[in-house]
Amino acid sequence: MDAKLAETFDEVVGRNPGELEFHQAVREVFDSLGPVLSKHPEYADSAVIKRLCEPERQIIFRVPWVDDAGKVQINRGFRVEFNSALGPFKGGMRFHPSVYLGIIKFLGFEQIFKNSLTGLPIGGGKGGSDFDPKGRSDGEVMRFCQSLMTELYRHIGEYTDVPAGDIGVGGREIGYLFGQYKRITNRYESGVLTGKGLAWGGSQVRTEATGYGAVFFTDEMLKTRGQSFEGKKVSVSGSGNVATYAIEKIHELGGTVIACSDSSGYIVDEKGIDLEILKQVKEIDRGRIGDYATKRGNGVSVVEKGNIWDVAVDVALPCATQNELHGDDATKLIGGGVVAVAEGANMPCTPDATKAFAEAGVLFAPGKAANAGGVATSALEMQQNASRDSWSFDYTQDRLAEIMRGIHDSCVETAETYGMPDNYIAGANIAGFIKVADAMLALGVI
Ligand SMILES: NC(=O)C1=CN([C@@H]2O[C@H](COP(=O)(O)OP(=O)(O)OC[C@H]3O[C@@H](n4cnc5c(N)ncnc54)[C@H](O)[C@@H]3O)[C@@H](O)[C@H]2O)C=CC1
Ligand SMILES: O=C(O)CCC(=O)C(=O)O
Repeated sequence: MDAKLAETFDEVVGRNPGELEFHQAVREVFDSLGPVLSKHPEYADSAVIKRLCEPERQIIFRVPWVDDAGKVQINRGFRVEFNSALGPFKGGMRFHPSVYLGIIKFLGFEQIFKNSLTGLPIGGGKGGSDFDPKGRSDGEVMRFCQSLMTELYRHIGEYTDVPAGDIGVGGREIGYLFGQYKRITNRYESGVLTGKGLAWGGSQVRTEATGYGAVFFTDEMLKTRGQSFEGKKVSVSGSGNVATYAIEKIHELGGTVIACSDSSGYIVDEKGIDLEILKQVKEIDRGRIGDYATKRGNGVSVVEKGNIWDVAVDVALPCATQNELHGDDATKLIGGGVVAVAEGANMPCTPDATKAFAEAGVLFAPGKAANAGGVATSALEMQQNASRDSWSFDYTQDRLAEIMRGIHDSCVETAETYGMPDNYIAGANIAGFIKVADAMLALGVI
Protein backbone atom coordinates (compact mmCIF):
# COMPACT_ATOMS: atom_id res chain seq x y z
CA MET A 1 0.00 0.00 0.00
CA ASP A 2 1.18 3.55 -0.83
CA ALA A 3 2.79 5.32 2.20
CA LYS A 4 0.17 8.10 2.50
CA LEU A 5 -2.64 5.55 2.28
CA ALA A 6 -0.91 3.34 4.86
CA GLU A 7 -0.77 6.32 7.24
CA THR A 8 -4.47 7.05 6.69
CA PHE A 9 -5.28 3.37 7.15
CA ASP A 10 -3.50 3.35 10.53
CA GLU A 11 -5.55 6.39 11.55
CA VAL A 12 -8.78 4.64 10.50
CA VAL A 13 -7.88 1.61 12.60
CA GLY A 14 -6.99 3.84 15.57
CA ARG A 15 -10.25 5.83 15.33
CA ASN A 16 -12.41 2.72 14.94
CA PRO A 17 -10.94 0.14 17.31
CA GLY A 18 -12.21 -3.43 17.18
CA GLU A 19 -14.20 -2.92 13.96
CA LEU A 20 -12.36 -5.64 12.06
CA GLU A 21 -14.72 -5.98 9.10
CA PHE A 22 -14.66 -2.22 8.57
CA HIS A 23 -10.83 -2.24 8.60
CA GLN A 24 -10.85 -5.11 6.09
CA ALA A 25 -13.19 -3.25 3.71
CA VAL A 26 -11.13 -0.04 3.93
CA ARG A 27 -7.86 -1.90 3.34
CA GLU A 28 -9.28 -3.62 0.27
CA VAL A 29 -10.19 -0.27 -1.29
CA PHE A 30 -6.90 1.40 -0.26
CA ASP A 31 -4.93 -1.47 -1.83
CA SER A 32 -6.29 -0.31 -5.21
CA LEU A 33 -5.87 3.45 -4.85
CA GLY A 34 -2.05 3.88 -5.05
CA PRO A 35 -1.98 4.45 -8.85
CA VAL A 36 -4.91 6.89 -8.59
CA LEU A 37 -3.09 9.04 -6.04
CA SER A 38 0.06 9.09 -8.19
CA LYS A 39 -2.00 10.54 -11.05
CA HIS A 40 -4.30 12.71 -8.90
CA PRO A 41 -2.58 14.00 -5.75
CA GLU A 42 -5.54 16.39 -5.25
CA TYR A 43 -7.54 13.53 -3.71
CA ALA A 44 -5.02 13.21 -0.87
CA ASP A 45 -4.38 16.95 -0.53
CA SER A 46 -8.04 17.74 0.06
CA ALA A 47 -8.46 14.89 2.55
CA VAL A 48 -11.12 13.30 0.36
CA ILE A 49 -9.93 9.83 1.35
CA LYS A 50 -9.92 10.59 5.07
CA ARG A 51 -13.37 12.15 4.79
CA LEU A 52 -14.64 9.09 2.91
CA CYS A 53 -13.68 6.87 5.86
CA GLU A 54 -15.62 8.95 8.38
CA PRO A 55 -19.41 8.45 8.16
CA GLU A 56 -21.43 11.65 7.83
CA ARG A 57 -23.68 10.42 10.64
CA GLN A 58 -23.94 7.29 12.83
CA ILE A 59 -27.13 6.55 14.70
CA ILE A 60 -27.35 3.88 17.43
CA PHE A 61 -30.59 3.39 19.31
CA ARG A 62 -32.54 1.15 21.66
CA VAL A 63 -35.26 -1.08 20.19
CA PRO A 64 -37.56 -2.36 22.95
CA TRP A 65 -40.36 -4.78 22.05
CA VAL A 66 -42.58 -7.39 23.69
CA ASP A 67 -42.30 -11.06 22.69
CA ASP A 68 -45.16 -13.56 22.45
CA ALA A 69 -44.61 -14.63 26.06
CA GLY A 70 -45.13 -11.03 27.21
CA LYS A 71 -41.44 -10.54 28.04
CA VAL A 72 -39.73 -7.25 27.17
CA GLN A 73 -36.82 -7.71 24.77
CA ILE A 74 -34.17 -5.11 23.99
CA ASN A 75 -32.19 -4.96 20.78
CA ARG A 76 -29.83 -2.38 19.36
CA GLY A 77 -30.61 -0.54 16.12
CA PHE A 78 -28.08 1.08 13.78
CA ARG A 79 -28.09 3.35 10.78
CA VAL A 80 -24.77 4.55 9.40
CA GLU A 81 -25.24 7.39 6.91
CA PHE A 82 -21.87 7.13 5.26
CA ASN A 83 -21.69 9.40 2.24
CA SER A 84 -24.29 11.49 0.42
CA ALA A 85 -22.12 13.17 -2.23
CA LEU A 86 -23.95 11.41 -5.07
CA GLY A 87 -27.48 11.27 -3.67
CA PRO A 88 -29.49 10.33 -0.58
CA PHE A 89 -27.91 7.64 1.61
CA LYS A 90 -28.99 4.26 0.22
CA GLY A 91 -28.46 0.74 1.48
CA GLY A 92 -30.14 -2.15 3.22
CA MET A 93 -30.99 -3.07 6.80
CA ARG A 94 -29.57 -6.32 8.22
CA PHE A 95 -31.23 -8.23 11.07
CA HIS A 96 -28.79 -10.82 12.41
CA PRO A 97 -27.40 -11.55 15.89
CA SER A 98 -23.84 -10.88 14.65
CA VAL A 99 -24.64 -7.23 13.82
CA TYR A 100 -22.54 -4.57 15.57
CA LEU A 101 -21.20 -1.21 14.48
CA GLY A 102 -18.18 -2.69 12.65
CA ILE A 103 -20.39 -4.83 10.38
CA ILE A 104 -22.71 -1.95 9.55
CA LYS A 105 -19.74 0.32 8.82
CA PHE A 106 -18.09 -2.20 6.50
CA LEU A 107 -21.35 -2.61 4.62
CA GLY A 108 -21.96 1.15 4.49
CA PHE A 109 -18.43 1.80 3.25
CA GLU A 110 -18.78 -0.81 0.47
CA GLN A 111 -22.13 0.69 -0.43
CA ILE A 112 -20.57 4.09 -1.28
CA PHE A 113 -18.47 2.63 -4.11
CA LYS A 114 -21.09 0.12 -5.23
CA ASN A 115 -23.75 2.78 -5.55
CA SER A 116 -21.32 5.03 -7.40
CA LEU A 117 -20.61 2.21 -9.89
CA THR A 118 -24.30 1.92 -10.77
CA GLY A 119 -24.15 5.41 -12.33
CA LEU A 120 -27.39 6.28 -10.51
CA PRO A 121 -27.83 9.18 -8.05
CA ILE A 122 -27.50 7.32 -4.73
CA GLY A 123 -25.14 7.82 -1.80
CA GLY A 124 -24.04 5.07 0.60
CA GLY A 125 -25.51 3.95 3.92
CA LYS A 126 -26.44 0.81 5.81
CA GLY A 127 -28.29 -0.17 8.95
CA GLY A 128 -29.65 -3.04 10.92
CA SER A 129 -30.00 -4.64 14.29
CA ASP A 130 -28.71 -7.56 16.35
CA PHE A 131 -32.31 -8.88 16.36
CA ASP A 132 -32.46 -12.57 15.36
CA PRO A 133 -35.60 -13.27 13.33
CA LYS A 134 -34.97 -17.05 13.43
CA GLY A 135 -37.77 -18.80 15.29
CA ARG A 136 -39.74 -15.57 15.85
CA SER A 137 -43.45 -15.41 14.99
CA ASP A 138 -44.83 -12.93 12.44
CA GLY A 139 -46.30 -10.96 15.35
CA GLU A 140 -42.92 -10.69 17.06
CA VAL A 141 -41.21 -9.62 13.83
CA MET A 142 -43.93 -7.00 13.30
CA ARG A 143 -43.63 -5.57 16.81
CA PHE A 144 -39.86 -5.45 16.49
CA CYS A 145 -40.06 -3.65 13.10
CA GLN A 146 -42.60 -1.16 14.45
CA SER A 147 -40.39 -0.34 17.42
CA LEU A 148 -37.31 0.04 15.22
CA MET A 149 -39.15 2.40 12.86
CA THR A 150 -40.47 4.45 15.78
CA GLU A 151 -36.91 5.76 16.14
CA LEU A 152 -35.63 5.35 12.57
CA TYR A 153 -38.42 7.36 10.91
CA ARG A 154 -36.96 10.70 12.01
CA HIS A 155 -33.67 10.01 10.22
CA ILE A 156 -34.92 8.76 6.85
CA GLY A 157 -36.84 10.14 3.87
CA GLU A 158 -37.03 10.11 0.10
CA TYR A 159 -34.38 12.87 -0.15
CA THR A 160 -32.39 11.91 2.95
CA ASP A 161 -31.85 8.21 3.47
CA VAL A 162 -33.64 5.29 1.83
CA PRO A 163 -33.25 1.89 3.53
CA ALA A 164 -34.05 -1.50 1.96
CA GLY A 165 -33.49 -5.20 2.76
CA ASP A 166 -30.39 -7.29 3.44
CA ILE A 167 -29.83 -10.46 5.49
CA GLY A 168 -32.96 -11.19 7.55
CA VAL A 169 -34.93 -8.35 5.94
CA GLY A 170 -37.19 -9.20 3.01
CA GLY A 171 -40.66 -8.24 1.79
CA ARG A 172 -42.36 -9.08 5.11
CA GLU A 173 -40.08 -6.81 7.15
CA ILE A 174 -40.15 -3.96 4.60
CA GLY A 175 -43.96 -4.13 4.78
CA TYR A 176 -44.01 -3.75 8.57
CA LEU A 177 -41.41 -0.98 8.43
CA PHE A 178 -43.26 0.93 5.71
CA GLY A 179 -46.59 0.52 7.53
CA GLN A 180 -45.17 2.04 10.70
CA TYR A 181 -43.46 4.89 8.81
CA LYS A 182 -46.75 5.74 7.08
CA ARG A 183 -48.64 5.58 10.36
CA ILE A 184 -46.24 7.84 12.29
CA THR A 185 -45.73 10.44 9.55
CA ASN A 186 -49.23 10.34 8.03
CA ARG A 187 -47.55 10.39 4.60
CA TYR A 188 -47.66 7.81 1.82
CA GLU A 189 -44.04 8.51 0.97
CA SER A 190 -43.32 5.56 -1.33
CA GLY A 191 -39.72 6.58 -1.99
CA VAL A 192 -38.67 6.25 1.67
CA LEU A 193 -37.99 2.51 1.45
CA THR A 194 -37.31 0.12 -1.42
CA GLY A 195 -38.03 -3.57 -1.77
CA LYS A 196 -41.73 -2.85 -1.29
CA GLY A 197 -44.47 -5.23 -2.45
CA LEU A 198 -45.73 -4.80 -6.01
CA ALA A 199 -49.19 -3.69 -4.84
CA TRP A 200 -47.85 -0.84 -2.70
CA GLY A 201 -45.09 0.91 -4.63
CA GLY A 202 -42.56 -1.85 -5.24
CA SER A 203 -40.73 -2.47 -8.51
CA GLN A 204 -40.80 -5.51 -10.71
CA VAL A 205 -37.46 -7.38 -10.58
CA ARG A 206 -36.28 -5.86 -7.25
CA THR A 207 -36.75 -9.24 -5.52
CA GLU A 208 -34.73 -11.00 -8.21
CA ALA A 209 -32.29 -8.16 -8.95
CA THR A 210 -29.23 -8.94 -6.83
CA GLY A 211 -29.07 -12.60 -7.86
CA TYR A 212 -29.93 -11.91 -11.50
CA GLY A 213 -27.46 -9.02 -11.61
CA ALA A 214 -24.62 -11.14 -10.22
CA VAL A 215 -25.28 -13.72 -12.93
CA PHE A 216 -25.42 -11.08 -15.70
CA PHE A 217 -22.07 -9.77 -14.46
CA THR A 218 -20.52 -13.26 -14.37
CA ASP A 219 -21.82 -13.93 -17.86
CA GLU A 220 -20.08 -10.77 -19.09
CA MET A 221 -16.82 -11.94 -17.46
CA LEU A 222 -17.13 -15.38 -19.04
CA LYS A 223 -17.69 -13.78 -22.46
CA THR A 224 -14.27 -12.07 -22.22
CA ARG A 225 -12.82 -15.62 -22.42
CA GLY A 226 -15.21 -16.80 -25.09
CA GLN A 227 -17.24 -18.80 -22.56
CA SER A 228 -20.78 -18.83 -21.15
CA PHE A 229 -22.85 -20.58 -18.45
CA GLU A 230 -23.97 -23.21 -20.96
CA GLY A 231 -23.05 -26.65 -19.60
CA LYS A 232 -21.22 -25.29 -16.54
CA LYS A 233 -21.53 -26.76 -13.03
CA VAL A 234 -22.04 -24.09 -10.44
CA SER A 235 -22.20 -23.79 -6.64
CA VAL A 236 -24.07 -20.96 -4.93
CA SER A 237 -23.66 -20.54 -1.18
CA GLY A 238 -26.67 -19.44 0.87
CA SER A 239 -30.28 -20.07 0.01
CA GLY A 240 -31.79 -16.67 0.73
CA ASN A 241 -32.81 -13.85 -1.56
CA VAL A 242 -29.56 -13.43 -3.50
CA ALA A 243 -28.81 -17.15 -3.82
CA THR A 244 -32.33 -18.13 -4.92
CA TYR A 245 -32.50 -15.74 -7.84
CA ALA A 246 -28.89 -16.34 -8.85
CA ILE A 247 -29.81 -20.03 -9.17
CA GLU A 248 -32.91 -19.17 -11.22
CA LYS A 249 -30.96 -17.07 -13.74
CA ILE A 250 -28.06 -19.54 -14.01
CA HIS A 251 -30.54 -22.27 -14.96
CA GLU A 252 -32.12 -19.95 -17.54
CA LEU A 253 -28.67 -19.39 -19.06
CA GLY A 254 -27.93 -23.11 -19.36
CA GLY A 255 -25.79 -23.71 -16.26
CA THR A 256 -26.57 -26.25 -13.55
CA VAL A 257 -26.40 -25.26 -9.90
CA ILE A 258 -25.52 -28.46 -8.09
CA ALA A 259 -24.94 -27.12 -4.57
CA CYS A 260 -26.34 -24.51 -2.19
CA SER A 261 -26.28 -24.01 1.58
CA ASP A 262 -27.42 -22.29 4.72
CA SER A 263 -25.78 -21.86 8.10
CA SER A 264 -26.67 -25.47 9.00
CA GLY A 265 -24.79 -27.09 6.07
CA TYR A 266 -25.00 -27.71 2.32
CA ILE A 267 -26.72 -29.97 -0.19
CA VAL A 268 -25.57 -31.45 -3.48
CA ASP A 269 -28.16 -32.22 -6.14
CA GLU A 270 -26.37 -33.31 -9.32
CA LYS A 271 -29.59 -32.99 -11.34
CA GLY A 272 -29.68 -29.29 -10.51
CA ILE A 273 -31.35 -27.52 -7.59
CA ASP A 274 -35.14 -27.59 -7.94
CA LEU A 275 -36.12 -23.99 -7.24
CA GLU A 276 -39.76 -24.63 -6.44
CA ILE A 277 -38.72 -26.99 -3.64
CA LEU A 278 -36.00 -24.62 -2.43
CA LYS A 279 -38.43 -21.68 -2.27
CA GLN A 280 -41.00 -23.81 -0.43
CA VAL A 281 -38.41 -24.87 2.16
CA LYS A 282 -36.71 -21.50 2.67
CA GLU A 283 -39.26 -18.77 1.83
CA ILE A 284 -42.51 -20.40 2.90
CA ASP A 285 -41.64 -22.98 5.58
CA ARG A 286 -38.57 -20.97 6.73
CA GLY A 287 -36.91 -24.37 7.30
CA ARG A 288 -33.37 -25.79 7.10
CA ILE A 289 -31.54 -26.68 3.89
CA GLY A 290 -31.64 -30.40 4.83
CA ASP A 291 -35.46 -30.31 4.44
CA TYR A 292 -34.84 -29.88 0.70
CA ALA A 293 -33.54 -33.47 0.52
CA THR A 294 -36.64 -34.84 2.25
CA LYS A 295 -38.89 -33.13 -0.26
CA ARG A 296 -36.76 -33.84 -3.36
CA GLY A 297 -36.29 -37.58 -2.69
CA ASN A 298 -33.35 -39.72 -3.80
CA GLY A 299 -30.07 -38.46 -5.17
CA VAL A 300 -29.48 -35.47 -2.89
CA SER A 301 -26.65 -35.46 -0.37
CA VAL A 302 -26.92 -33.35 2.74
CA VAL A 303 -23.69 -32.35 4.46
CA GLU A 304 -24.49 -30.92 7.85
CA LYS A 305 -21.94 -28.41 9.15
CA GLY A 306 -20.03 -29.09 5.90
CA ASN A 307 -18.20 -26.66 3.65
CA ILE A 308 -19.80 -26.04 0.25
CA TRP A 309 -16.45 -25.07 -1.28
CA ASP A 310 -15.39 -28.75 -1.05
CA VAL A 311 -17.58 -29.31 -4.13
CA ALA A 312 -15.66 -29.02 -7.44
CA VAL A 313 -17.40 -26.66 -9.89
CA ASP A 314 -16.69 -24.48 -12.92
CA VAL A 315 -18.21 -21.35 -11.40
CA ALA A 316 -18.72 -20.43 -7.73
CA LEU A 317 -20.99 -17.69 -6.39
CA PRO A 318 -20.65 -16.97 -2.66
CA CYS A 319 -24.05 -15.45 -1.84
CA ALA A 320 -24.41 -15.92 1.95
CA THR A 321 -22.29 -13.66 4.15
CA GLN A 322 -18.93 -11.97 4.76
CA ASN A 323 -15.70 -13.98 5.06
CA GLU A 324 -17.35 -17.28 4.18
CA LEU A 325 -14.74 -18.32 1.58
CA HIS A 326 -11.16 -18.58 2.89
CA GLY A 327 -7.75 -19.06 1.29
CA ASP A 328 -7.84 -22.87 1.63
CA ASP A 329 -11.35 -22.93 0.11
CA ALA A 330 -10.02 -20.93 -2.85
CA THR A 331 -7.17 -23.42 -3.25
CA LYS A 332 -9.69 -26.30 -3.32
CA LEU A 333 -11.88 -24.55 -5.88
CA ILE A 334 -8.85 -23.78 -8.06
CA GLY A 335 -7.75 -27.43 -7.80
CA GLY A 336 -11.24 -28.44 -8.93
CA GLY A 337 -10.94 -26.29 -12.06
CA VAL A 338 -13.01 -23.21 -11.18
CA VAL A 339 -12.87 -20.58 -13.95
CA ALA A 340 -14.95 -17.77 -12.43
CA VAL A 341 -15.98 -16.58 -8.97
CA ALA A 342 -18.42 -13.74 -8.37
CA GLU A 343 -19.34 -12.28 -4.99
CA GLY A 344 -23.13 -12.18 -4.71
CA ALA A 345 -22.71 -11.45 -0.99
CA ASN A 346 -20.82 -8.48 0.47
CA MET A 347 -17.12 -9.32 1.07
CA PRO A 348 -17.63 -13.11 1.23
CA CYS A 349 -14.04 -13.86 0.19
CA THR A 350 -11.19 -13.23 2.60
CA PRO A 351 -8.09 -11.36 1.33
CA ASP A 352 -6.20 -14.71 1.15
CA ALA A 353 -8.89 -16.14 -1.08
CA THR A 354 -8.96 -13.19 -3.50
CA LYS A 355 -5.16 -13.31 -3.70
CA ALA A 356 -5.26 -17.03 -4.54
CA PHE A 357 -7.86 -16.48 -7.29
CA ALA A 358 -5.79 -13.63 -8.79
CA GLU A 359 -2.60 -15.72 -8.80
CA ALA A 360 -4.41 -18.62 -10.48
CA GLY A 361 -5.90 -16.36 -13.20
CA VAL A 362 -9.47 -17.09 -12.11
CA LEU A 363 -12.00 -14.45 -13.25
CA PHE A 364 -13.01 -12.73 -10.01
CA ALA A 365 -15.84 -10.23 -9.51
CA PRO A 366 -15.86 -8.26 -6.24
CA GLY A 367 -19.22 -7.78 -4.49
CA LYS A 368 -19.37 -4.05 -4.99
CA ALA A 369 -19.57 -4.68 -8.75
CA ALA A 370 -21.21 -8.11 -8.97
CA ASN A 371 -24.03 -7.57 -6.47
CA ALA A 372 -24.82 -3.95 -7.42
CA GLY A 373 -27.92 -5.05 -9.32
CA GLY A 374 -30.00 -5.03 -6.12
CA VAL A 375 -29.34 -1.46 -5.17
CA ALA A 376 -29.48 -0.38 -8.83
CA THR A 377 -33.00 -1.78 -9.10
CA SER A 378 -33.83 -0.06 -5.81
CA ALA A 379 -32.85 3.19 -7.53
CA LEU A 380 -35.16 2.21 -10.41
CA GLU A 381 -37.90 1.66 -7.81
CA MET A 382 -37.23 5.21 -6.53
CA GLN A 383 -37.51 6.52 -10.11
CA GLN A 384 -40.87 4.80 -10.52
CA ASN A 385 -42.08 6.12 -7.15
CA ALA A 386 -41.01 9.68 -8.02
CA SER A 387 -42.90 9.59 -11.32
CA ARG A 388 -45.83 7.58 -9.85
CA ASP A 389 -45.22 5.00 -12.55
CA SER A 390 -44.73 1.25 -12.66
CA TRP A 391 -42.72 -0.50 -15.32
CA SER A 392 -43.09 -4.01 -16.78
CA PHE A 393 -40.92 -6.95 -15.70
CA ASP A 394 -39.17 -7.17 -19.09
CA TYR A 395 -38.44 -3.45 -19.31
CA THR A 396 -37.04 -3.38 -15.76
CA GLN A 397 -34.97 -6.51 -16.34
CA ASP A 398 -33.52 -4.99 -19.53
CA ARG A 399 -32.54 -1.87 -17.56
CA LEU A 400 -30.87 -4.08 -14.93
CA ALA A 401 -28.96 -6.07 -17.57
CA GLU A 402 -27.79 -2.82 -19.21
CA ILE A 403 -26.62 -1.42 -15.86
CA MET A 404 -24.68 -4.61 -15.07
CA ARG A 405 -23.02 -4.54 -18.52
CA GLY A 406 -22.12 -0.90 -17.89
CA ILE A 407 -20.53 -1.74 -14.51
CA HIS A 408 -18.64 -4.64 -16.07
CA ASP A 409 -17.27 -2.50 -18.89
CA SER A 410 -16.34 0.32 -16.59
CA CYS A 411 -14.37 -2.11 -14.35
CA VAL A 412 -12.55 -3.53 -17.37
CA GLU A 413 -11.74 -0.12 -18.91
CA THR A 414 -10.63 1.41 -15.60
CA ALA A 415 -8.40 -1.56 -14.75
CA GLU A 416 -6.78 -1.26 -18.19
CA THR A 417 -6.31 2.52 -17.88
CA TYR A 418 -4.46 2.02 -14.60
CA GLY A 419 -2.29 -0.79 -15.98
CA MET A 420 -4.02 -3.72 -14.26
CA PRO A 421 -5.90 -5.56 -17.04
CA ASP A 422 -8.37 -8.26 -15.91
CA ASN A 423 -8.25 -6.97 -12.32
CA TYR A 424 -11.93 -6.40 -11.57
CA ILE A 425 -11.17 -5.53 -7.93
CA ALA A 426 -8.96 -2.60 -8.92
CA GLY A 427 -11.35 -1.60 -11.71
CA ALA A 428 -14.37 -1.52 -9.37
CA ASN A 429 -12.58 0.26 -6.52
CA ILE A 430 -11.01 2.92 -8.75
CA ALA A 431 -14.07 3.60 -10.92
CA GLY A 432 -16.34 3.73 -7.85
CA PHE A 433 -13.90 5.97 -5.98
CA ILE A 434 -13.25 8.54 -8.74
CA LYS A 435 -16.90 9.43 -9.20
CA VAL A 436 -17.53 9.97 -5.48
CA ALA A 437 -14.22 11.75 -4.95
CA ASP A 438 -14.90 14.17 -7.82
CA ALA A 439 -18.35 14.94 -6.42
CA MET A 440 -16.85 15.53 -2.96
CA LEU A 441 -14.26 17.91 -4.42
CA ALA A 442 -17.01 19.82 -6.24
CA LEU A 443 -19.16 20.11 -3.10
CA GLY A 444 -16.41 21.66 -0.97
CA VAL A 445 -15.24 20.67 2.49
CA ILE A 446 -18.46 19.39 4.04
N1 LIG B 1 -30.74 -8.64 -0.60
C1 LIG B 1 -30.07 -7.84 -1.40
O1 LIG B 1 -30.63 -7.16 -2.26
C2 LIG B 1 -28.58 -7.76 -1.33
C3 LIG B 1 -27.86 -8.59 -0.51
N2 LIG B 1 -26.49 -8.56 -0.55
C4 LIG B 1 -25.69 -9.45 0.27
O2 LIG B 1 -25.97 -10.79 -0.08
C5 LIG B 1 -25.77 -11.64 1.06
C6 LIG B 1 -27.03 -12.46 1.30
O3 LIG B 1 -28.13 -11.57 1.53
P1 LIG B 1 -29.65 -12.01 1.34
O4 LIG B 1 -29.73 -13.13 0.37
O5 LIG B 1 -30.39 -10.77 1.09
O6 LIG B 1 -30.00 -12.50 2.79
P2 LIG B 1 -31.04 -13.64 3.23
O7 LIG B 1 -31.29 -13.39 4.66
O8 LIG B 1 -32.18 -13.70 2.29
O9 LIG B 1 -30.18 -14.96 3.03
C7 LIG B 1 -28.97 -15.19 3.67
C8 LIG B 1 -28.65 -16.64 3.47
O10 LIG B 1 -27.31 -16.90 3.88
C9 LIG B 1 -27.33 -18.03 4.74
N3 LIG B 1 -26.20 -17.92 5.65
C10 LIG B 1 -25.97 -17.00 6.58
N4 LIG B 1 -24.81 -17.26 7.20
C11 LIG B 1 -24.32 -18.36 6.59
C12 LIG B 1 -23.15 -19.13 6.74
N5 LIG B 1 -22.24 -18.80 7.67
N6 LIG B 1 -22.95 -20.19 5.92
C13 LIG B 1 -23.84 -20.51 4.98
N7 LIG B 1 -24.97 -19.83 4.79
C14 LIG B 1 -25.21 -18.78 5.59
C15 LIG B 1 -28.66 -17.97 5.44
O11 LIG B 1 -29.02 -19.22 5.97
C16 LIG B 1 -29.54 -17.56 4.28
O12 LIG B 1 -29.86 -18.66 3.47
C17 LIG B 1 -25.37 -10.71 2.19
O13 LIG B 1 -23.96 -10.61 2.22
C18 LIG B 1 -25.95 -9.38 1.77
O14 LIG B 1 -25.29 -8.29 2.37
C19 LIG B 1 -25.81 -7.75 -1.43
C20 LIG B 1 -26.50 -6.91 -2.25
C21 LIG B 1 -27.92 -6.77 -2.20
O1 LIG C 1 -31.38 -1.97 -2.33
C1 LIG C 1 -30.76 -1.37 -1.50
O2 LIG C 1 -30.91 -0.20 -1.19
C2 LIG C 1 -29.68 -2.04 -0.67
C3 LIG C 1 -29.05 -3.25 -1.20
C4 LIG C 1 -27.94 -3.62 -0.28
O3 LIG C 1 -28.10 -3.59 0.92
C5 LIG C 1 -26.64 -3.94 -0.81
O4 LIG C 1 -26.37 -3.59 -1.96
O5 LIG C 1 -25.81 -4.52 -0.09
